Amino acid sequence: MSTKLLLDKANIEGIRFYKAYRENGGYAAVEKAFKMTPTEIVEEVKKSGLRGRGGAGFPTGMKWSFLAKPEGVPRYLVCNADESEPGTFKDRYLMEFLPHLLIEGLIISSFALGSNRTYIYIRGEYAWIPDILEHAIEEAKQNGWLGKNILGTGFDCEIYVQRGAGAYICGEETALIESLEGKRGNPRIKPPFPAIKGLWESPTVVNNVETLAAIVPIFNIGGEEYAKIGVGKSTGTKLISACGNINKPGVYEIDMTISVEEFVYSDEYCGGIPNGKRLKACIPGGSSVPILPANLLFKTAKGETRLMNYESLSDGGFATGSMMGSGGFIVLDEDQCIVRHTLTLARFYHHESCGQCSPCREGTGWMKRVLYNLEYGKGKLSDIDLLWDIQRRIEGNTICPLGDAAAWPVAAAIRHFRDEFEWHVLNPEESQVRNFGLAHYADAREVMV
Ligand SMILES: NC(=O)c1ccc[n+]([C@@H]2O[C@H](COP(=O)([O-])OP(=O)(O)OC[C@H]3O[C@@H](n4cnc5c(N)ncnc54)[C@H](O)[C@@H]3O)[C@@H](O)[C@H]2O)c1
Ligand SMILES: Cc1cc2nc3c(=O)[nH]c(=O)nc-3n(C[C@H](O)[C@H](O)[C@H](O)COP(=O)(O)O)c2cc1C
Ligand code: SF4
Repeated sequence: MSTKLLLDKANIEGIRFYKAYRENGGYAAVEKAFKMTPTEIVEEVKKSGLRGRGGAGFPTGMKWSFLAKPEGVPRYLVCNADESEPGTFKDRYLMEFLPHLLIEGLIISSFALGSNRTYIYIRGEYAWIPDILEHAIEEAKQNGWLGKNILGTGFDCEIYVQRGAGAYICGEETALIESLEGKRGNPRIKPPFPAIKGLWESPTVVNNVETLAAIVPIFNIGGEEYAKIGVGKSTGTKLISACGNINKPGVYEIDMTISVEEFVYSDEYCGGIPNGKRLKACIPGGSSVPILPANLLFKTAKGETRLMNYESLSDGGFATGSMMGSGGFIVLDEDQCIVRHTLTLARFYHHESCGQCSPCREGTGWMKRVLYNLEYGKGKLSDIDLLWDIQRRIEGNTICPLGDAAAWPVAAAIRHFRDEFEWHVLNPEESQVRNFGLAHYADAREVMV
């Protein structure tokens, strides 16, 4: 059994509401933290080893300690609830079922960072969740956890919920900030990082929903205890949203010592692959991380057991490894076509590119068109090399990592499944018959040659 720090109370009746949350130990972490100074809180978070759960895994305490504190300038905390990475739905679960856990984490974090106005920026498609959050905020306010002079500390804090309008790029922190300021969500060049110059040019910390929720157990059990859970630099617990060809899709809390094999096959988690099918591949960290073929999923290239944590999932670099990313775990069985799957992702990234950088704006469209041709049995063998060349020219040459996110899945698919790309070229008729479903893609006809 895995340790549960975030979802331990998820099944308690009425836990979405203040009464049940408080009766079950809720807001005790705020009481504890408010006896400390903001600097002590930051130190406690550093001790916990918590890494950002939005995908990049940057150490949270370190980021907080980078927050600039110029005299007379407000500081902001922004909760990134944009969660648009295909395969990722863990933040939705937290906000929908445990809203007070997030609010409690936000209050402690706002106090530590000196943010009197804290924002939750939530993806537009989560249309029913802002009401849940606003209700929880109102309850917290009525019970004295928000508003003026919280717990007599002299600290004032309000939390506002801002709805996004459905753009994936607005999850990138600087695009999010632009959008929050009322502008088009175009990413800014970093540095300066938001911790120096963020919302309305003020120092700003942007953290993921799960990161901020994890602040609560850190103060309930203490940073050192939190750091003892897990292994190496993968401390604490991690939420994984599992989907695809598995028997039990859902959101699971793991301590990061379990093996990938256990996660896929044990009944406590994914429960194996339906209909006795074989596992073909898996994207372990959301659509933007490299796909891993079955032979590299359970064992690293060195033959070691692959574990569900930051270090182990990335072991081998991009040649034979992948990334923990946002924790969106997508499983593909033997019936899935890798070329079609890669095309689906390419369409997504092309659609979501903000268009500021040529390699991303043009490259994602090229990749999509070449992949259409390959998948539809109209490609040439040289198209596979062309595809490789395009992705290589995108990676590292753009303002934000959306370009990399579009390039990496294509690179990994070619690297591990080149034979499948070649099959489409060498079997054009079969490829076309198999793909009658492409008619569903509204943009398919315009790109076929
Ligand atoms: N959760 C989702 O839905 C989703 C969607 C798409 C992508 N992602 C993830 O986003 C990740 C990329 O995010 P990113 O571009 O923000 O990564 P990044 O490495 O640039 O930054 C990560 C965090 O650390 C901070 N940071 C890094 N260096 C810093 C410094 N020197 N000083 C102060 N702060 C610093 C950044 O401000 C940011 O908050 C990818 O790994 C991907 O997994 C997540
Ligand atoms: C294209 C793109 C989309 C992103 N979308 C999200 C998102 O939806 N949610 C999120 O928390 N981080 C997202 N990120 C990462 C954020 O920029 C940032 O790293 C994160 O919010 C920091 O929080 P953390 O340190 O708690 O992980 C995205 C990054 C990129 C490049
Ligand atoms: S990489 Fe793509 S999404 Fe990011 S700024 Fe450039 S064009 Fe926009």
